[in-house]
Amino acid sequence: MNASEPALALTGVRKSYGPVTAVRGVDLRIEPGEIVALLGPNGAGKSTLNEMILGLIRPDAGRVRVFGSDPLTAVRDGRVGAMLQAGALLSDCTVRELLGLMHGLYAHPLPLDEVIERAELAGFLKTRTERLSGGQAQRVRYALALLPDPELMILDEPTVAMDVELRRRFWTSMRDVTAGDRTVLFATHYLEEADQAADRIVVLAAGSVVADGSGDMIKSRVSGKIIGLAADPALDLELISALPGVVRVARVGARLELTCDDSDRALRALLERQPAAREIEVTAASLEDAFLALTTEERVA
Ligand SMILES: Nc1ncnc2c1ncn2[C@@H]1O[C@H](COP(=O)(O)OP(=O)(O)OP(=O)(O)O)[C@@H](O)[C@H]1O
Repeated sequence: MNASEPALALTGVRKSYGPVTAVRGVDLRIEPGEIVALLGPNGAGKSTLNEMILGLIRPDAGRVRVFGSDPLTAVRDGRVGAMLQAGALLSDCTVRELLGLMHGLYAHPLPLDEVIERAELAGFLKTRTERLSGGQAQRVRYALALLPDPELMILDEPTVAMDVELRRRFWTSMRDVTAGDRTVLFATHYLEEADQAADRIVVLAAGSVVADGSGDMIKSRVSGKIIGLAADPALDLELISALPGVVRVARVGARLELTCDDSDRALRALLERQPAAREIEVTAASLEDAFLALTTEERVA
């Protein structure tokens, strides 16, 4: 590998399924050792992007390079480990048998004991794969991704089906595993998790990158606040959406939430033009609010 070669380089990558454009012109460069979260709502194109990085599907246009080579070569050389959402585990065998089988396929695998310890599999090595709980199956998938001792790990929603405590331990293990030079790209719906576990967050919406930076940088994109108020039938929603300073309006139960980039201006205009507004509350935007505002803006555009 050339020392200056990025772990991952995507240039103008596009992919459509019939009339649906899943990924529309993505440019992304990830350096060795970076831990990057790929954040996006359902259907944003995260899995499609991951599948192209792994060489499982080919882009319609653009180029994907993994350590300077094509994805399949990088995967074949054991440089990439993957944990996919839909990855069914081989059935009719125990966890230990599955690990042993896969261990034999790689040229320079991590020692099995180390993988078992890191993925916390000791308690169910004799369990047949079809009997695993959702969280256990995720840990086995994680172990399989680690086995080749990969330089790049692609993890598609790795902590789905894990409870809060397991999720916390999973990220602790990931931090140990990546303490060296390993690069990680993980897709998640858990925004706080992205903020805590990643050095960098790439926000994907409708197949395009709409933000790329640290959690703080993403939050600062929506530096404003949320104005909450009772969803009174007398209110004119269209007018509220168009108020100056309002980025987005959402109904949450019996309340409306206005995401604002200028809450002072929005509040003044709201009181002036919608005197029926009541039970008004102004709160700071969370990372989740920032994410929703970013991805919604893109859809409206
Ligand atoms: N094999 C396929 N055939 C047809 N359409 C597909 C296929 N795979 C994905 N799509 C469509 O492409 C778009 C992007 O899907 P993708 O699964 O990549 O998004 P995602 O961000 O991973 O979503 P999720 O968070 O729900 O997993 C969606 O509109 C989806 O319906």
